[in-house]
Amino acid sequence: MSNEFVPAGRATGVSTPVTGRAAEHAEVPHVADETVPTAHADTHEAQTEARAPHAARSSGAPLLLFEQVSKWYGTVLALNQVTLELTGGITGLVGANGAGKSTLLRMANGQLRPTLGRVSVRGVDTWNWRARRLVGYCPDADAFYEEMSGRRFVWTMARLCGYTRVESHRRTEGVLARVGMLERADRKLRGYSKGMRQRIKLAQALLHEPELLILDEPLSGIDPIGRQELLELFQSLAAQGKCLLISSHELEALEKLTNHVVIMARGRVAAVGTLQQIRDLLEDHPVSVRIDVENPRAVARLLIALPEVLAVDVAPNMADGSGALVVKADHPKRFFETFGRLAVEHAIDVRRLEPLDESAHAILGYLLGGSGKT
Ligand SMILES: Nc1ncnc2c1ncn2[C@@H]1O[C@H](COP(=O)(O)OP(=O)(O)OP(=O)(O)O)[C@@H](O)[C@H]1O
Repeated sequence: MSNEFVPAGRATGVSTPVTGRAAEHAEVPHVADETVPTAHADTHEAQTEARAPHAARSSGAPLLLFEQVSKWYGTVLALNQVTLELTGGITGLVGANGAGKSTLLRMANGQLRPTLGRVSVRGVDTWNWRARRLVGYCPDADAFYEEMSGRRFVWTMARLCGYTRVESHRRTEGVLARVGMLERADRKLRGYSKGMRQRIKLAQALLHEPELLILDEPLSGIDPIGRQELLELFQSLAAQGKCLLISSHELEALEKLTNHVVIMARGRVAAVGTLQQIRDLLEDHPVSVRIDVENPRAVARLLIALPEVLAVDVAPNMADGSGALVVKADHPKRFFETFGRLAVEHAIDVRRLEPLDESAHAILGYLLGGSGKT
């Protein structure tokens, strides 16, 4: 975990968590008709269901733990020595494109193994089938059979989990009710709105009653009303005792949902904590910023007079006299606000402005309301 800001401590397609070893041999159901069966479980399936295990749940180990985890895709370092612990509630995972959010979530779900380090759920490695039973996963991409109804799709996913036909039906109705889709579940998936599709993905993730729900970009492309409804649904799931790990590009959306956020930047965890803690830490942490301007010496004289500015280095390097300033400032938020005003008042031609500390860059991007993109 990096580093300066962080207090110490603390896949494509939908998931098909199995319910036990027997489920590895579960029959793939016939899906041609839309009728969801309600009767006759065979004995073997019923026994499989009866064994639906909860052994790992009683463990006192953290719900989700990343220990010094790195992940390489060929030559691309997607996660860099990430250490992270979740114990409950809702956690928001924010970061720019390519920050490593999906990689982290897919590891938490057991779809990817780390190159280095360990990822565990209640003390069990996440690619172990015992751990998978504790995790429900909503991927960012849709991978639906569009001709199926929502109800049929969720029931099929339950069957793929290894539940009996009867149990699959019972669980399907239960999760459809929880996500508010009972009335709309017989419509074909291809006619669903994005919000409804998200609810169906959530329903399949809830089938096996996981402790931890992982949601990859669930708010992306959802209109404001649908978004508000989803936020309320996430809150109600948390109130029912689920731990939610939700990724998003938008801190503002997550801010309505939770105070506990993890900010990622270039494969590292740049900050963890409540938003207020992160803001406080940031305010206490001086930043170095490179500013390219037309007349660096004149701008340096203006900047050095600001109370937030600790030092200014001038490096004129262009033939036209323009150049770079490296400014060290504390109270970064205040510094950026003041500098913005100065730039307007003095018509400063700012050609480039770049925090030199990448963790600060990402965090500032979010706290100042931008995307944090680099
Ligand atoms: N299968 C892959 N092969 C090679 N590189 C990959 C692969 N998947 C991801 N990456 C790279 O790993 C880094 C992290 O990607 P990841 O998808 O985890 O980020 P992200 O924060 O989820 O981004 P986005 O918000 O765009 O989905 C990026 O540089 C990405 O290009």
